[in-house]
Amino acid sequence: MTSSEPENLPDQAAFQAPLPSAGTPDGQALAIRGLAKSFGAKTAVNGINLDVPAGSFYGLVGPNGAGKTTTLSMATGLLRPDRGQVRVHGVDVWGHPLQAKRLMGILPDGVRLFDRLTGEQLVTYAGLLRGMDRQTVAARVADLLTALDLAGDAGTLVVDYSAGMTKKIALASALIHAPRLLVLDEPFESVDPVSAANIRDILHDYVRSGGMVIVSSHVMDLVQRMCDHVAVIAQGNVLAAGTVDEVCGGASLEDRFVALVGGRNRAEGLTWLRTS
Ligand SMILES: Nc1ncnc2c1ncn2[C@@H]1O[C@H](COP(=O)(O)OP(=O)(O)OP(=O)(O)O)[C@@H](O)[C@H]1O
Repeated sequence: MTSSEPENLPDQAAFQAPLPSAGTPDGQALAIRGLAKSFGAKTAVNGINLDVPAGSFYGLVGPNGAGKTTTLSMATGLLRPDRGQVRVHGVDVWGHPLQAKRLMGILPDGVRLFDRLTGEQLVTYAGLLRGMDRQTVAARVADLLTALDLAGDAGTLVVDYSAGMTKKIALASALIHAPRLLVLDEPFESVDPVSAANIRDILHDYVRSGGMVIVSSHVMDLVQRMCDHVAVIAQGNVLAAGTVDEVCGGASLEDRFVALVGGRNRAEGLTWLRTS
């Protein structure tokens, strides 16, 4: 197996297949071929292939620095790849970025928001930017703020939001135009358990109604329970991809992840840290 050919793939040949052409009803919401990015001498993403089926709730896991954010940034048109192609519902992301972005809602990692706006203004701005009419935007903003438990802070400046509140208002901004594909980088980071459960409900409803979610997370248990597909990425390569059952093979995702990725360090070197 080469580093860019995942194991546990239902159909290995699919990864060798050419990128589906625009408009082809290929059943893939997101098709990535040979995607690569280096920063100087550092290869962040090493020519990966990934097929994300329509209607799936897809988890992307990997150790720190594995290339998850770089992959998602390239897949969503935020970062130009060195090479490779990405199609969203058949639309070439880098060939037709505006058309592709209309189909996507994106929650980037370390998102920089217009934080001198209130939460309500920020989500409203996101809706208007998408060309939606004011009445629809106002109704959806109210729905989203309520669903994400932010209605009481609608008038607070985003700069004064906590980390979890900021994550939630960014999520609301990603959802406002009802995209067909949601790409969420660490959506649950800093989010309290009740809000996380509410977000999960929203995402499951969204998938049930025909949407598709790709989510990166370090919380294996959450990914195993929430997602139906998963890809394990390390050092810019896909180590395994497929349904959660296929990838886990009867083990927990955490055990499978550690077995695939390795890297467990013994703490014996830190003798100076011992207090007795
Ligand atoms: N703008 C950049 N300039 C230089 N190196 C970068 C840049 N962005 C990412 N990298 C490097 O590329 C590699 C992959 O980073 P990336 O952020 O994609 O990993 P990740 O899997 O999202 O990590 P984490 O789980 O820690 O968020 C890392 O070695 C990182 O240092």
